[in-house]
Amino acid sequence: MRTGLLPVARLSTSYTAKYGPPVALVMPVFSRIFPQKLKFRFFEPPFLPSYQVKGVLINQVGIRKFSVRSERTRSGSGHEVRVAKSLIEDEAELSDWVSGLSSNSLRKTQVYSDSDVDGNNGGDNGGYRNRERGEKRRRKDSESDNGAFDFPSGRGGSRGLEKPFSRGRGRYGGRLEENRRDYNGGGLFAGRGGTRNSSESSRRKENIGGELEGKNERRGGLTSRGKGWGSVERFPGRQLGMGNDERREKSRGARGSGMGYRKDGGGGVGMKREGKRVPQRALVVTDDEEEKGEEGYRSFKELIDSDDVDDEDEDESDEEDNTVDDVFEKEKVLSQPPSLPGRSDSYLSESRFDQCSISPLSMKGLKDVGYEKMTVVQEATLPVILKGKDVLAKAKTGTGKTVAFLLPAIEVVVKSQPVARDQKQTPILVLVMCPTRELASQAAAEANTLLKYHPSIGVQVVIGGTRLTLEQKRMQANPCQILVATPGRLKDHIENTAGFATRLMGVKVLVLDEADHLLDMGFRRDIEKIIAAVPKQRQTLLFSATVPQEVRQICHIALKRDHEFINTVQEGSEETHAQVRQMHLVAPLDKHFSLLYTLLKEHIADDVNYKILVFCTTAMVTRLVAELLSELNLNVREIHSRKPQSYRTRVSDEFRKSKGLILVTSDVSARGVDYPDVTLVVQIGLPADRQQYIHRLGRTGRKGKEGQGILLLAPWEEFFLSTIKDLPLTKAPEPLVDPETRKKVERALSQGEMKNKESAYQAWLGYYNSNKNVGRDKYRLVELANEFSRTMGLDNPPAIPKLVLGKMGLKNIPGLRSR
Ligand SMILES: Nc1ncnc2c1ncn2[C@@H]1O[C@H](COP(=O)(O)OP(=O)(O)OP(=O)(O)O)[C@@H](O)[C@H]1O
Repeated sequence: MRTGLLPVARLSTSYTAKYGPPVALVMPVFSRIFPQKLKFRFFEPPFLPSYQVKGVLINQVGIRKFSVRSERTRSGSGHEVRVAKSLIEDEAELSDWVSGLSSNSLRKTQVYSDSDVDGNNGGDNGGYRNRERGEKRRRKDSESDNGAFDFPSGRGGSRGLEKPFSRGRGRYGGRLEENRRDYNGGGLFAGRGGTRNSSESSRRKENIGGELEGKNERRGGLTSRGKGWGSVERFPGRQLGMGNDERREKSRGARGSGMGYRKDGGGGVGMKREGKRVPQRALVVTDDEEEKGEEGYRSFKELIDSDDVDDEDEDESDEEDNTVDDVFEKEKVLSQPPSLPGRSDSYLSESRFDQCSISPLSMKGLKDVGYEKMTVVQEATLPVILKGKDVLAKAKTGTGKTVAFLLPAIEVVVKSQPVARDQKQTPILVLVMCPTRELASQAAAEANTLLKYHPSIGVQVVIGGTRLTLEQKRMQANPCQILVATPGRLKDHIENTAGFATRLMGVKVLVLDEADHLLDMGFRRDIEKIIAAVPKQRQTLLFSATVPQEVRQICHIALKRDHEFINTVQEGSEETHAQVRQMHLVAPLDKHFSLLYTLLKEHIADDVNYKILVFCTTAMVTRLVAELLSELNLNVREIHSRKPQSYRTRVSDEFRKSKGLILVTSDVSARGVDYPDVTLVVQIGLPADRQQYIHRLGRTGRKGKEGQGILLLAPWEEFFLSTIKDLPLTKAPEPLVDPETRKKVERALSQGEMKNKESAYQAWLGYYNSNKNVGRDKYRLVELANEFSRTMGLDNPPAIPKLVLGKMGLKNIPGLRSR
C-alpha cells in the first residue's frame, strides 16, 4: 500500500487551532518582520520519498519551499535600515574592485607570462600581494586556521577579537563550578561498539580556524534550532553495496592538496581507479617552502590589523531572527518517520538517480562508484536544480551534499556547447567555492570521480598553500570547465592571472559549499567580490548542514529572488544524527588531560577499529595535545594550520584510510571532511559556537553509521551547553582516573617542549579572550589562563610580548608576565 501524504497542503483544523492560521494568513506578519519577502509555494515533488513501517511503504512529501526576495527599499526597524546601508557600501566597494580588475589583469599579463618569475616565491605577485597581505592573512587564517595565537575562528568570522562567541542563552554564563567529585564513575563508552564498514568516501571541507584570528563568532545559540521550514523526511531504504573503498582510494589518492584535475590527459601523477592506474587529472602542486613561510610566527599586530570586523550589526539581527523563527515554527507540519537508530541506510531515499534526467555518461560514472539510490538531500534538490533553480539546501552532515550539487552542475557543463580547446578561451562554467583547502580538494576529487566518463570535462582546484604561479601554469596547460576554489586564492587569480577574470565570465553555476560559513564575516567580502566577478545570469547553489538565521537574511546577495530553500532536516528533529551518541563531561581544567587520556584508552579498549578525532580550540593547543598523547604512546597524528599543506594532505589521507589512529586537530577538520568510519569525536574546550559543535560532531555518524561524541568542558565553560540544549547530549559519567594514570600524564606533560607550552598558553589566552563569556572579565580570564598553564606543568605562566598583550586588551592585568 502506498500512501501519499502531503502534510503541507493539508492543514487540518487541529493544526490551525494549535499553530494559528495557515501560511497565507501568516505571511503579512512575516514580511513585516523579515527583511525579505517570503513566498511559500507548495509543489509537487518529482518523487515521493518513502519509508517503511511494518512492511508498509509509505510515501511522504514534505518539502516546502519558499522564495526569499531581497527588499531593497526597507524602512522601519533600525535593523532594516542598517542592512540596506551595509549593502550599499558593499556594492560601492564591489564596483570599485571590479573596475580595477581589467587593469590588474593587464598588469599581470606582463608579469605572469614570464615563467622566470616562478622563483620569486610569491614575490611574483607583484605589488598586489604585498599590498593585500594583511587582508590575505585574515583570509588565509580563515582558510587554514593559521596563527601563532590561535584565536577562535568562529566560523570564519574573523576580525574583532572581542567578538562574542556564543551568544546564547548564557544560562550558566560565567558560573564557576568547582570541585566535581574526583574521577568517579567509569566506562563512558563501554558497550557501544558497533561494526563499521571500512568503505566510504571522501570529501571534506573544513572550517576555519583561525588561530589568532579572532573571528567573530557565530552567535550560535540563537539560530537554527532544528526548525526547518520545509522538510524531507528520512526514508530508510535498503543498504546499498557501494564498494566505496576503492573509489575513495582513487578519488582521494591524489595526495595532493593543490590538485588540479584534468580529464583529458595532462597531469603527471596517476590516480588509481578501479584498480587500474588512470591518467590523473590532478597535478599535485604543493609548495612546502611557501608553506613554511606562511606558517612562520605571525605577529599579533599583523593578525589583528587584518581582522577588523563590523560586529555591531550582528547583534541586532539575532533578535529579529528569533522572531522570524517563531513564525516559521508554526509552518511545520511533517509527521515523524519512524526512528531507526543504527540503520546505516537511513540516509538513502527510495529514489534512484536514473529517475532524474541525468546524462548516460554521468549515470555510468554513478554506477561505477556504487551510487544507485539518491540520498535524501539529493532526492530533494536534484530535480529542482536540474530545472535551473537557485537552491539553498540544508541537510545533515555526511548525507551526500557534495554529489547533490556536483552532479547537476556537471549536467550543465554536459549540455553546454563544446568550447574551443584553447585554454585561455575555455570559460569556467562551474565555480565551486569551499572554505578550506581540504574541502576544495575533496570536492574536486568527488567531481573527478563523477566525471570518469566525461573525458572532455576538466576539473581543477585552486587553493592556498601552493604557489600561485604553479596553479597558473597548470590552468594554462589543462583546460577545465569546473573550478573548485577557496575564496582567497580565487581572488588572487582574478586579480593576478591573465585572462582569468574573462574565463570567469562564463560561469553558469556558482556553488557555495558550507554556505553559512562562506557568507559569514570572515569570508563575506571575498565572496561578494567573487560574486561580482561572475555573471549575474547564473544558477547559484548554497549547501550546508547548518543554516543560521543570519545566513537566510543575507543569502540574497548570492541567490535569485525566487530561489528554493530545501531543508531536509526534519522539523522538530535535531540537526545531529540520532545514531550518534552525544555526551558532555564537565570537569575541572586540571583534570582534562588525564580525563582525555582515560577516555581515549577506554574507547580504544572497547573498539579495536577505533578511529578518533580530537578537536582542540586552537592550532597551538592541538600541537600540545598531540605531543602529550604521543608521549603517552597512543597512535596519534596532528593536523592544523601551522603544518604545511603537503603535511596536512598526507596526514589527512593517512587518517582517511586508517583504523586504530587518533587525529588531534584544530577546526581545519571541522567541516565537510569525509573521513570514513570515525568512531569517536572528542571536543576539548569551548567550540567556537553551536554550528561548529554540530559540524565537528558530524565527522562521525556519516552515511547513517553509528558514532559517539563527547564534549569535555571546564565548569566555567558549561554555559555553552545552553546553546546546544536542544541536542540530545547526556551527561557522561566521569571516568575513573587512577593515581598512576594521573602521574603518567603529568610525567608526559613534563616531557613536552617548553616552546609548545608557551605557544599553547598564548593561543589559549587569545582564544578565550575573544569569547564574550569568558573574555569579558579580564582578571578572571588571566586566572583561568594561569590555571591552564599549571595543567601543562608550568609553575610560572609564560611571558607574552607586550604588543600582544596590548592588542588583547590585557595590559597590566595581574598574573600576566610580559616581555
Ligand atoms: N547517493 C549516494 N549513495 C551512496 N553514497 C553516497 C551517495 N552520495 C554521496 N555518498 C557518499 O556519502 C558520503 C558523505 O557525502 P558528503 O561528504 O557529500 O556529505 P555532506 O552532506 O557534504 O557532509 P558534510 O555536511 O559533513 O559536509 C561520501 O562518502 C559520499 O561519497
